[in-house]
Amino acid sequence: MDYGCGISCIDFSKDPKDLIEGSEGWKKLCIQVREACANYGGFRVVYDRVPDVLHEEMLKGLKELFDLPDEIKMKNSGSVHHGYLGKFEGQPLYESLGIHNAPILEQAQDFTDLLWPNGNPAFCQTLNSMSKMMQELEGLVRKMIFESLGVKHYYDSHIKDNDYLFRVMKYSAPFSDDWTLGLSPHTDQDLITILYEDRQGLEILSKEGQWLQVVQQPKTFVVMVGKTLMAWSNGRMHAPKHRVMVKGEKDRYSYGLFVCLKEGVIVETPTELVDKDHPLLFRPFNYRDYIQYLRANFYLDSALDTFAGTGGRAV
Ligand SMILES: O=C(O)CCC(=O)C(=O)O
Ligand SMILES: [Fe+2]
Repeated sequence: MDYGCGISCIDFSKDPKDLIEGSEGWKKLCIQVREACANYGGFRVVYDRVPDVLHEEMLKGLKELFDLPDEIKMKNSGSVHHGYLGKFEGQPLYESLGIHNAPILEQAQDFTDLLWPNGNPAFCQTLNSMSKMMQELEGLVRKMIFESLGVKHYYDSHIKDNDYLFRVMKYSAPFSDDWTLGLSPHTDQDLITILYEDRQGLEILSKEGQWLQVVQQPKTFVVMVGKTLMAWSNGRMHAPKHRVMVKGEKDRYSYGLFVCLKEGVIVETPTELVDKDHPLLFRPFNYRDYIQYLRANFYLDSALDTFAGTGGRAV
């Protein structure tokens, strides 16, 4: 299904059999997912395994979380992407907090214990359950991509090398009827991002250079390819530039699971994905070194090209 914005909506909930590996439905989904990720770098997915009430609890918890005083939110000060970000010059409406490995209960609890004097067991449970379900959805998507690329035997080793960052976001209402910048254009650096947004605002840059509005739909997630998967897949999967635009009088909330790699993992394109029509685009690189390089280079979108790009030369 296409909402006239170019980005397809793929239904994982039509028939439970579709999510059984090897079924006819599964094979069709694999192709749709791969094509969407190759052409646009992502898609919207209907996924009804996450109950509506869990989204409602998340949004209720997020309002309470972002209403905490700034000095409390700033206690969550891990490394750049795991800590509190917000109220930057140029994008004053954006604020976010990162929870490292939220699908592990103790990690979610460390976060809620840090911000509330008596913890917040209910919200901790919600964060943990939601991030686990998003982790499951990402696992399905990645399996479909690998199967469709003919490299599914890499799946198990790939999954065990993952680190998960769950990031919660608030965009304060701009009180303007014009679309206003919420989050600057960027490309995610991870493998895959799974996003839930409570209202319209996400835009993806097409390969033709047009900003496409991703139409918001309740009970669905957005799946987006990050630079690391783009590199690993030898450019078969496209990592799109995207941004958030907001308008009106209501705050916008979103949450995303960013699937990253553990420190020290080497990103190496499988030989199956390199041939004379697809020369190797990136030399093998250490994910930790790349993240350090990114930080030193202000998260420049072209950082991976200078860090590990082959520049089209045979390596
Ligand atoms: O809030 C959103 O919809 C997108 C957020 C995003 O792109 C990011 O945090 O990398
Ligand atoms: Fe992003």
